[in-house]
Formats: sequence, structure tokens, C-alpha cells
Amino acid sequence: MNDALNAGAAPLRMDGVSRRYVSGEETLDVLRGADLTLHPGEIVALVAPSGTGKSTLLHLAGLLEHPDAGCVMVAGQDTGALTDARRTEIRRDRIGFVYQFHHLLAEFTARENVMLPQMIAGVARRAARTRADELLGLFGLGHRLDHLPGKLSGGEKQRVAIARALANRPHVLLADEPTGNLDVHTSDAVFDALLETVRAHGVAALIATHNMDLARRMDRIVTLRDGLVVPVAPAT
Ligand SMILES: Nc1ncnc2c1ncn2[C@@H]1O[C@H](COP(=O)(O)OP(=O)(O)OP(=O)(O)O)[C@@H](O)[C@H]1O
Repeated sequence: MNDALNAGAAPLRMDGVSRRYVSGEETLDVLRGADLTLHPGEIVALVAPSGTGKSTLLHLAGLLEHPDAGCVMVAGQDTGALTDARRTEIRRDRIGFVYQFHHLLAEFTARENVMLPQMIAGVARRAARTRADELLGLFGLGHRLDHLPGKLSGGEKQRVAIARALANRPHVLLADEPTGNLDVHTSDAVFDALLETVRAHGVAALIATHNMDLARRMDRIVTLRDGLVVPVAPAT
């Protein structure tokens, strides 16, 4: 299924990506030939003012939208010419998403929420359950496996959402303000777990955040300026 994907290639490469929004008479060139490469295992922070195109960039990276120009390559494969079905497969199997709000399914337990994407990808129930328990254990939720999201704290829900994003062993993790709705203390703890797990799994990640302290803990910081991705400073 993923024969064209090359494990040695950059997990994500965006070359000259442009995106224009047109509403009525107004045209907005949000991205104007942006380049960004995530190397294997690299964790990149995207820190940019509101409205400069962070979500747009993440949507393009996650194959949720097409760029107007340029190309998005996942594990060496140019995704532009692929069918929608193939793009959906790559998104499902190779890309994990974490959003500001957890988007867990309320009627399913923590374990089931992490099992579901695996089962949709064709993993057998027993293996999906083992993987879910292992991941939730790594996030310190071994005692919350059978809890419904409504019985979990905000930080716990977000940990389940991160575990779900990693369930199918993605090449790339994309996160849009993953701890943005949590208090500072919880945000730090969830972020610790996120970075630790992503590093342990060797997953490349692009994480949008407004929090410079969190950004400095990543390998590299980039921002968006005039529709281009530019480096901020090496993280220390
Ligand atoms: N579907 C759309 N149609 C028209 N304009 C859009 C659309 N989506 C986004 N925009 C505009 O494009 C610009 C970039 O939006 P985007 O959501 O990517 O910014 P952002 O950096 O993620 O902002 P924030 O930090 O506030 O979430 C904004 O000015 C936004 O209003």
C-alpha cells in the first residue's frame, strides 16, 4: 500500500507552497512559495502571529487541502498528483494530528479512542488494543483505559488525543496549539509527555505554538513572514 513511500526520505517536504484565499473581491496570499523540510525525528516549532498562516500550512502539510502552487512530499512521495483516495490513505497511515481541542469521541473509552484509527487502517482488534494500552501507559494513563472522555481531566484528554495521533506510527506528527487550552502547569506536563514520546518513536513533528518557552525545547524554531517559512533562532 505504501510502496512509493521511502522511509529514508524526509518525512515531510514542502517546496514552494502557495495558498491564496479569495472571498468576494478580496484576495489574500497567505503562503507565497513557502519551503519547509522536516528531517527524520526532527521536532520543529512553528511560532508566528495570529493570522499569518500557521493553520493553513498545517492543513497543507496534512494533505487536508491542496496548495495553489508548489508541492508537498510525504516520505519522498509527491502527493500533488495522487488520487483523493490515496491522499486519504497517506493521511490516515502516515500523518498524526493533534488539535488544540482533543476531539475525542465522547461515547468511546480512552482505549477505544486510540484503537479506532488503527482498526480503520486495518489493524486487528487485539493488536490495536495492545498498542492503545502501551501508548496510554506511556502517557501515564494506564489507570484510565476504560474511562470515557467526560470522566477525564483536560490534560488527560489531551494525552489521549496525542496517543491517538501516534497510534498508527505516523512518519509525521502535526500539532496546532496542542496544549493551548490547558493551564500552564498541565500544559507543561502534557508537553513533556508529547516531546518524550515523539522523540522515543523517532517521529518528525511540526508543532504550532504561541509559547516561546515550549518552542525553545524543540530542535528548531521557524516563523511565517510574508508568506514564507523563515528560521527564528536555534533552540537552546
Ligand atoms: N477558508 C478561508 N477563506 C478565506 N480566508 C481564510 C480562510 N482560511 C483562513 N483564511 C485567512 O487566512 C489567514 C491565515 O489564516 P490561518 O488560520 O492559517 O492563520 P493562523 O496563523 O493559523 O492564525 P491563528 O494563530 O489565529 O489560528 C487569515 O487572515 C485568515 O482569515
